[in-house]
Amino acid sequence: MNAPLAYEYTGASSDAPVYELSNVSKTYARNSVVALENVDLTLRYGSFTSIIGSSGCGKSTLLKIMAGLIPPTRGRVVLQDKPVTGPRRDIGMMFQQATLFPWKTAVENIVLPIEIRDGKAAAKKAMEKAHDLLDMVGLKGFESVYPNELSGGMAQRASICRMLITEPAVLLLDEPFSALDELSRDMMNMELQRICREQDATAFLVTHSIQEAVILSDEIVVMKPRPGRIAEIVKVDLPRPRTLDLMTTPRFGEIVDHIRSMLDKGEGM
Ligand SMILES: Nc1ncnc2c1ncn2[C@@H]1O[C@H](COP(=O)(O)OP(=O)(O)OP(=O)(O)O)[C@@H](O)[C@H]1O
Repeated sequence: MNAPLAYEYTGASSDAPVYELSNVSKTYARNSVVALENVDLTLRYGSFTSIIGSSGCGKSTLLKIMAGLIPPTRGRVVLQDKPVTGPRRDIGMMFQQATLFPWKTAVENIVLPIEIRDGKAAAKKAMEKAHDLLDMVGLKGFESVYPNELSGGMAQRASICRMLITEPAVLLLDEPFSALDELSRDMMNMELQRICREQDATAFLVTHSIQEAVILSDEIVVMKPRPGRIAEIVKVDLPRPRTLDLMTTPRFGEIVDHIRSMLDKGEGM
């Protein structure tokens, strides 16, 4: 691409680091696959970071290590000044499929993390907040509805509420909208942006879509495979708040082309 990508950075984040990964490596003992090698990464407060790269380059492995679901073989993961050694309350996660329990209503699903953590009385207290969250994501009136009566997009909105009810410091998102059609996905991405801004959340998104990464992110981590390493961290200088019409601007196109060329020439494939 013509213009350099590392110009003055005007992202939404402050400078304070929230997540700090140093020298993180992961070898799966079962098959000796080196999934990650020497990953260094800092996420700053209020920033939105995406990770992109071909299938098998270690994106999900990195997310699971950050979430404390699996340990790294080497290296250090620190969140809010404390090493991550297992699942934590200050980490919120969201997956591809909305994993709502079918026998619970939308609002009951949302307070479930509180019920599991602090018991039924605390969950009852959290009902008001759950209603506010449903309102925020446009699901007012759907509180008592069961998941099978919600569309895919509505179910993912409810999943966002369930992730936010515990007020996590960071949101780890594993392709949360990939099962949705393109229109719903664009709308949900704009919704996600709004929620992140409102909550001052620090977000980390695994995606296969270059466009999605560029429209949402302050920084994009481009991975290369075998073993999974960081090829480049691309800073995105598009103004905020982002709107979908930014996707037609030359700058958006330049950044997309730059990332695609890295993936095409094998850096991320
Ligand atoms: N539990 C596991 N046991 C052994 N090997 C694994 C395990 N999980 C992942 N791997 C291997 O580690 C490498 C990285 O996998 P990972 O799922 O992290 O990649 P990914 O970039 O998320 O892929 P995708 O885009 O397809 O989800 C792959 O070679 C994969 O086969």
